[in-house]
Amino acid sequence: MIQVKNLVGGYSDQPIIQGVDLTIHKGEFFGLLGPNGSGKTTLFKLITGGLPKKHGEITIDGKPISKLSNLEKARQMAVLTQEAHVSFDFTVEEIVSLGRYAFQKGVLKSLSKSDRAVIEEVMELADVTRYRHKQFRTISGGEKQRVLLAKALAQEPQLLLLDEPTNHLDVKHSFYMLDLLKNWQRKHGLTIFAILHDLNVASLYADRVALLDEGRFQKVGSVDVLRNEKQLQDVYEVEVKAQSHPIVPKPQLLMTPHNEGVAQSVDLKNSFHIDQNEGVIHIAFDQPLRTLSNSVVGEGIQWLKHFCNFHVQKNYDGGDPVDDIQSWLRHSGISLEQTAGMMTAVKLDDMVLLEREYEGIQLVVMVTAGVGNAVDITNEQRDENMSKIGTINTMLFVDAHFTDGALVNASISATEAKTKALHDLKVKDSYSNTPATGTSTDSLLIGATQIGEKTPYAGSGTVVGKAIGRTVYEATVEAIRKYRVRQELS
Ligand SMILES: Nc1ncnc2c1ncn2[C@@H]1O[C@H](COP(=O)(O)OP(=O)(O)OP(=O)(O)O)[C@@H](O)[C@H]1O
Repeated sequence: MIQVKNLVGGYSDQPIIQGVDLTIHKGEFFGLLGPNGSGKTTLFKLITGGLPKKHGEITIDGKPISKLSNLEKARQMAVLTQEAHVSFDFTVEEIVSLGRYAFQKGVLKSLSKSDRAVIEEVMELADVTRYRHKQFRTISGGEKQRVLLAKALAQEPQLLLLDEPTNHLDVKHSFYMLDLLKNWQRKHGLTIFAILHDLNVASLYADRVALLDEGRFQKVGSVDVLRNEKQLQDVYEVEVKAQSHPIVPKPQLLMTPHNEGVAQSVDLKNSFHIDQNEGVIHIAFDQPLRTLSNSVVGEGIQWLKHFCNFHVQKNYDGGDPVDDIQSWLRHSGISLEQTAGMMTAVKLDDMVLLEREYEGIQLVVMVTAGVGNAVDITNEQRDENMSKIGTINTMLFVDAHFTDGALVNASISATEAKTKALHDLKVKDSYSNTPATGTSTDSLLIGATQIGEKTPYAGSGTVVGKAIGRTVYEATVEAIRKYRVRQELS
């Protein structure tokens, strides 16, 4: 659709755009990224002809853009810029109608029936119909932005150039506008070339992106370009962490503020307190820990301060565990947003809490264990009638700075240690009579202080992995022994 070859240009003899090559395909949403002053608007102006180029070629559908008349250009492309001033007293509807200008015929140009139908459609789409009779100058910045988009769409362009289209828009209207553009792109084969400042929005909506820095493209490609943390850091001079969106297979970026005064070490043993009664074990840390868990609430990767293990009756029907834990938390006055919550039918008095230190690494482990529902994971037959007390809940707190991979490593180390404990205590799957590897409802939480040097590994080949293995093993053995004693007494 658009082809740019070796484009050079700017405002003086010192060009801003310094040799740009670019191909934008028909029907794609292309995002132009780059820091302030990198030349994005200048590149737009060169492409639309608002600024004469010094060198290079710009063609649209193979035709040099400089050869297109203004009317031809208006039928091909619409531009929505930050500089769209409307100085006269026009109503919203009149502004949108201006978008049909290139289609009106005759000397005394007037709107045809089909022009009116297009105007109605785009006003409806941009959600501005209700302001149609208002003076443009009296509406808000965000409303103006939507009116100008409606005007651009009224042009029914092949190509839409947008300079920061969601500027002024709140979250709802930003996503509304982007969804609208995406739908229009799919329905009408519209080609979109948009300057976007929000890298996360670019990742979600653009098909391809280019990263402009000092008038040159650093990178052109799929939005996976945004996974290159080093390059983004160099261009934007901000510490960036690339993550994956949890629902859409696209990268999302997290910026890290420059934090001076962050603690360099923490005394783990003295940075929490524990409240325990018949109903709950509540471990509260002074500072949030980065956690990975399959807790009933607070699952996944989180930053949390409160860790609760709730007691349920042996015949708990498991109706709505999330709801139950949330209402217990509310009742106990513990923050829902900062808590990981597990449940167990094991007597909470039988909890084992160990504090250990290995080669300067401090660990705290809490285990409650019941093995009535112990299961051999490799045995495909299952006992559907699980009514006995049988859950091993493990919470492991470490003074370490784990990468996400190390969090997974740590959970493997803890799981292997638990399985070794079951093996040494000869716990069997009562259904298959083979050695049990766990129970059917075990929960595990790893919480790390994230202080000190980053640790990428926490497996059995590392000091921290070994420390996790030994402490979890010791706590699990002790908790199962306590459970067995209670079973024998009852
Ligand atoms: N009209 C102008 N006359 C002279 N220099 C200009 C003019 N407009 C912009 N520049 C300069 O050109 C460079 C690139 O500006 P441009 O507006 O293209 O950047 P941008 O990437 O769009 O930035 P932003 O993200 O801040 O909008 C800047 O150094 C700017 O000062």
